[in-house]
Amino acid sequence: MGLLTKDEYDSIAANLDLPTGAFIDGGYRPAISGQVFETVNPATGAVLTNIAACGAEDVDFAVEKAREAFEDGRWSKTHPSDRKDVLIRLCKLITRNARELAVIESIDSGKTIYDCETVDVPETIHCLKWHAEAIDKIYDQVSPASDDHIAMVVREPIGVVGLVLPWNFPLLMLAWKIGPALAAGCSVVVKPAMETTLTALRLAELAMEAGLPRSVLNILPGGGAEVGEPIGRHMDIDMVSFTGSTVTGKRFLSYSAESNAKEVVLEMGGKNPAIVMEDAENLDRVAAHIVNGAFWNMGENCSASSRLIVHKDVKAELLERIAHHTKQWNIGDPLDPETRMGALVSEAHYTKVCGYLDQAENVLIGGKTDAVSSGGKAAGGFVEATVVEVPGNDSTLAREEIFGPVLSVIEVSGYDEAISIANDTEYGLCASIFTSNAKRAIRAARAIRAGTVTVNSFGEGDISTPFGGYKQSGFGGRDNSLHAHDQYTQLKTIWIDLADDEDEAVD
Ligand SMILES: NC(=O)C1=CN([C@@H]2O[C@H](COP(=O)(O)OP(=O)(O)OC[C@H]3O[C@@H](n4cnc5c(N)ncnc54)[C@H](O)[C@@H]3O)[C@@H](O)[C@H]2O)C=CC1
Ligand code: BAL
Repeated sequence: MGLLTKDEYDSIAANLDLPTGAFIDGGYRPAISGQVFETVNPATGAVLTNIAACGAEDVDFAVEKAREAFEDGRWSKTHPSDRKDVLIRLCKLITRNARELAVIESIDSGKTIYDCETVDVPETIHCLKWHAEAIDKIYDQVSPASDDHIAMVVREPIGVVGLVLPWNFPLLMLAWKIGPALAAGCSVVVKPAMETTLTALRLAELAMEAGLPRSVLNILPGGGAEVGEPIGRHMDIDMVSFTGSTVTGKRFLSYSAESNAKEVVLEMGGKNPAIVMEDAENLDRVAAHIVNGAFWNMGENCSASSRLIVHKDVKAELLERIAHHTKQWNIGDPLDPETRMGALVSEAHYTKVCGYLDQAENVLIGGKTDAVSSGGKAAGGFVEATVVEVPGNDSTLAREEIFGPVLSVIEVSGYDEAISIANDTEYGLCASIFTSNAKRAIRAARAIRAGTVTVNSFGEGDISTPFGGYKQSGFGGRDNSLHAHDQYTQLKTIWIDLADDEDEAVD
């Protein structure tokens, strides 16, 4: 499916029928309190709609319904291939509604329509399909045992799960979590980020149309304190999977400890190094990867390459080429298919990123910002792809997750220094090394403490490879791949005594 023109996207956006309710027990409903919140297009300041603002009482209701669904087995006890069929039908419905979902995603988040059409929606479908296709091919185990017993090790769905989501990839992060959770047979209570609720609500409606039984997938819009915390503290939620900041992620450990010791999986922040050694081949290609890694999705990406650790011998040439590639990352109306950098997600986030730029002493490339306001209210803003030289790895711009299009450059003189700086961070999500020396590449991949290390490229792997972090980037499990399945299942041992009754008396 090719891209449309900007006018055509504008026309779709103008005629959308946006969801406004929470999606609980198989349908849209207002929050029990009756409260709503405004959702705004951060690229224009236009109010898109008012959405139900859920609270603890809505969480209680959704969990009660999700538990009912889990216990009566309408989904959890179905044959895996039946669950597969429903999820594949959902993928077909998402495909049929792909254009509408892409436009909603773009206007709700400031992401470019280009990315929504070419990455977010197709990857969402791919992810759901992958987990659907996998689920009827996963076998349980029989342990090695003597002749007089048999021990089975079986995986069971963990139960009712809470999924607390970020705003940077609203649909895709939903898919990363509901894909394996629903395939495993869990019932799910989702809290999307308040900034970007709309596509999750629409997807839940499509899931019902696909045949997902009611109450298995519930979407509760609302704030972190109002919905996220009650999910974290709920006594009848069996596990929580979270993606977002490290500060908020850690709170879920306290919530769990102070409630029912629910399992917690955290996918959190990153300050990801990209190392370029003096022997890196084809600096133009290296620059293209670095620029893509740093500025894709406006840098609103936990795996963004945000620290460039570059050998002094190639620094000047690399920066020249980075400057050239950065020109292709034009800022503009997110609904224009030519735009590669849209608006930052919210006024608060725009202000945060600008605050970091204010601290930059040596801006090498970019640095311009442009706030969006409408009707006297601040809404969001645009930030140019920006490269700053920092005095060293101790500077704030080298240590803190900016989550915007800002690349900090640190010069080094050798390999050991590069690795040491790469590891000198509280985070450990992703890293890249660019070198033509294969042994050095593998040594670096082993030495860097991060969940994903790419060699001569930037990337996150794909659906078949686990994604998650070391250190304060991750806790408790991995998204993607069959390892994601581990989050949403638990192991049970079934031990069966086969001894002949007459052979063995039991006291
Ligand atoms: N690793 C990642 O993918 C992401 C990282 N971030 C980082 O976090 C920074 C702040 O962005 P936020 O949207 O505020 O991230 P956040 O981590 O606070 O939000 C993520 C989710 O947690 C919920 N939440 C917030 N406070 C909560 C609480 N007290 N209890 C339970 N749930 C809560 C939010 O409503 C949202 O659904 C960003 O500037 C960025 O550095 C943000 C989004 C994604
Ligand atoms: N890049 C996918 C994971 C995240 O940014 O949260």
